[in-house]
Amino acid sequence: MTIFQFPQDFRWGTATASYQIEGAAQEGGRGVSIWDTFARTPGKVFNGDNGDVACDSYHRYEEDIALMKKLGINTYRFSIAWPRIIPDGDGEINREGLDFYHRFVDALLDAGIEPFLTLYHWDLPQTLEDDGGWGNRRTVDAFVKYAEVIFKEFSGKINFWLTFNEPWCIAFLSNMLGIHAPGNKDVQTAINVAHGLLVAHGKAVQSFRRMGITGQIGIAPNVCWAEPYSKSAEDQAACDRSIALNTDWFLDPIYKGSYPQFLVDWFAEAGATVPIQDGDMEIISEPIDLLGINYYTMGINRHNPDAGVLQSEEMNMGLIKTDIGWPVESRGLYEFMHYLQKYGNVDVYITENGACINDDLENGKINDDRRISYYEQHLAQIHRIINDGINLKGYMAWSLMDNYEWAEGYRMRFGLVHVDFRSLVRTPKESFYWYQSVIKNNWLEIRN
Ligand SMILES: CCOCCOc1ccc(-c2cn(C[C@@H]3NC[C@@H](O)[C@H]3O)nn2)cc1
Repeated sequence: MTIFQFPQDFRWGTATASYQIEGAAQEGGRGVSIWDTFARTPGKVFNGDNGDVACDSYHRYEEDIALMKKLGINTYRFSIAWPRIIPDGDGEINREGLDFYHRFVDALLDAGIEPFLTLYHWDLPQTLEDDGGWGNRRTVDAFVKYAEVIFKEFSGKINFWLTFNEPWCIAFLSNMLGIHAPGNKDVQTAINVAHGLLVAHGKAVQSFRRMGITGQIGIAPNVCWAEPYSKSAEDQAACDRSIALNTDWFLDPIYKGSYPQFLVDWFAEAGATVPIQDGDMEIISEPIDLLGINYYTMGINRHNPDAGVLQSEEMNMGLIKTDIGWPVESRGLYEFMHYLQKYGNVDVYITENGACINDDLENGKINDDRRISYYEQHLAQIHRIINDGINLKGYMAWSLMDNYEWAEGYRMRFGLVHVDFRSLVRTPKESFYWYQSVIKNNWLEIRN
């Protein structure tokens, strides 16, 4: 038996997002989001699943918070649905939407749980997408207006703020690969979206500073760690491109005030350029306080001219996989956190990490041993990372409960709590009780 003790002030939490859990899609004055539209587009989402009901957390959030208290977390990451606050994107403010989130945040605080807010977790108001989305500066300005409304309303209640969740998914998964909403398949569009959201991020941080809002603000990129299939320079370069498009493409502008030139040149070869306007890079590089890092898996990649615009192909190495098909390899988290040090020893929170394990109820229990094993491996890496002196300050498991896993609908389950999507009954899984013990002890016991 090995015991890993965590720092006394280490934050333990879970994470969710508005569209994935709230439901009540036509209630409370909420407007239409791009995910409402995408989910109703035939062939885009498994089984045609949508977020109309989801986990019904809009109505059941007190039950969810009771589960969080039982779990023992001190931090809960969630997102606010922009379409609940400004239903048409940049027009009238919906007071009913603000009141809902005040009730929710107050209930979290009453439970002794620190709110950790994501302003944008993919549910863009459809009216803005109809007018060009993140590639149109109207959307950038609309985001700043929305962010300033939330800053003003929740300053003093919320102390941890993220502007965007997984900018690579927002830009490239959703606008180059077409797998997520709005489903574009165009590299220039994706680059325009990436730049627009970066400008929106920078302007929001400038507002945050100017308005004197409490707490710390940052952004949450998702990680794509990759190692070369062979020792060839070509395969290493293919890995460098994959890693950089998820990380450097966003963090270089923020921390260095410029895009990674090798990737700018690579996209130029493909006929795509970054639409930089005067002053943009200064805005984007407004200093931030923290980073959220979302890690799930890593790849072994090789150069392949036929493998999309990056020409980087992930190889199937026969590793154990989760039920969504992602290899279980915690080593990538350790390697990535050291890679991240090139931006300095910045405060980092793991804002998402978890396993898709689609176990079902058996005699009223879910014996998700594979999820426990995944968490054991990844928390052991977290301990190594902290021991190496890296400022890793907290960990939020994805996810508190099974929820709407985007294009996979409800078939892919990441929760510590099982949700029956017909009855909406919540049932803690064995991994819930395992995580509860880790939090209570503030240490990890590894079964040798
Ligand atoms: C066949 C080609 O495939 C290209 C990669 O396609 C994907 C799909 C999905 C993801 C993905 C999903 N998640 C989990 C979410 N993170 C945010 C939170 O909302 C979770 O639900 N992270 N990454 C990545 C890549």
